[in-house]
Amino acid sequence: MSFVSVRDIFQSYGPRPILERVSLDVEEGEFVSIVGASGCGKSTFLRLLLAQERPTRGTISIAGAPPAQEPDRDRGVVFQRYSVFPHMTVRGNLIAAEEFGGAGVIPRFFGARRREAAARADEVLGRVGLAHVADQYPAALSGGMQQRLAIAQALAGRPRVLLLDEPFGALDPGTRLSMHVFLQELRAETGMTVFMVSHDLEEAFKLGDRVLVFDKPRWDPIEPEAYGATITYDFDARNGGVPFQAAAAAARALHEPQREDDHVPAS
Ligand SMILES: Nc1ncnc2c1ncn2[C@@H]1O[C@H](COP(=O)(O)OP(=O)(O)OP(=O)(O)O)[C@@H](O)[C@H]1O
Repeated sequence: MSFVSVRDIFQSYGPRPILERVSLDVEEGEFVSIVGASGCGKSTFLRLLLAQERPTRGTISIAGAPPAQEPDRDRGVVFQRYSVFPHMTVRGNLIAAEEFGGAGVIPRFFGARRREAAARADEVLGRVGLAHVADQYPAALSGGMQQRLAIAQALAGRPRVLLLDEPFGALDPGTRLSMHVFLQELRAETGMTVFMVSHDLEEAFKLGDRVLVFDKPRWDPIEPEAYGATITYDFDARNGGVPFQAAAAAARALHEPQREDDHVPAS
């Protein structure tokens, strides 16, 4: 079984279908970008992976088990505007994230445990290039630095899966580019499996191994909300953007026996 397995998911809010027949297999270490029209259910899909919601129908498994419902260290999450705790220092934010698996409230570690947590926080801050501001408060950081802190918080529990919902949407183009480099390095270093929702196609193809497009395969102009969205394309972004299905079909064709009349004799 694949590392992340999504089987025939349906999700409705009341009578309104949002997602329908979503199935997906993702190997450990893959970077999956998710794009699609506003409101088509991309964030809903991430919430299902996070087990913040249960699907109306269908099953999800991560590493062979359903995603845990309580906050859990296997999955880290970063939203477009992450609320870091303004009253805590950068280091304090990371310690809180470790104590509460990312859902932090008030630090609980004391004595030796706190010192150990502080040492781990400093290691993560070093990795994301924020060691020099460990004692400062978030208000003193730039947008890119705050977003790096948010990613560092998600990483504090050493998650196997990182879920990013438009993580760079609020950043200026220059900061965005440096965050791309940062995320690529981090990924190479940790081998994490990443799901990233983005509205920027270029970013989706640049960072992703695969680019999933969520869209409505059925559309009723009289009743636009009658049907939900599903994965309509699964592009292999590793291969210069050749659609995943086309690449799979080409691979199959290569293994099929050649017919006699396919052979063109050299003149
Ligand atoms: N808890 C909820 N109850 C009812 N409707 C909801 C709930 N959460 C989301 N929705 C609706 O489900 C639809 C899909 O929302 P979702 O946030 O998943 O879309 P999205 O593709 O991430 O959109 P965007 O790109 O604009 O962020 C939206 O129409 C939204 O209003």
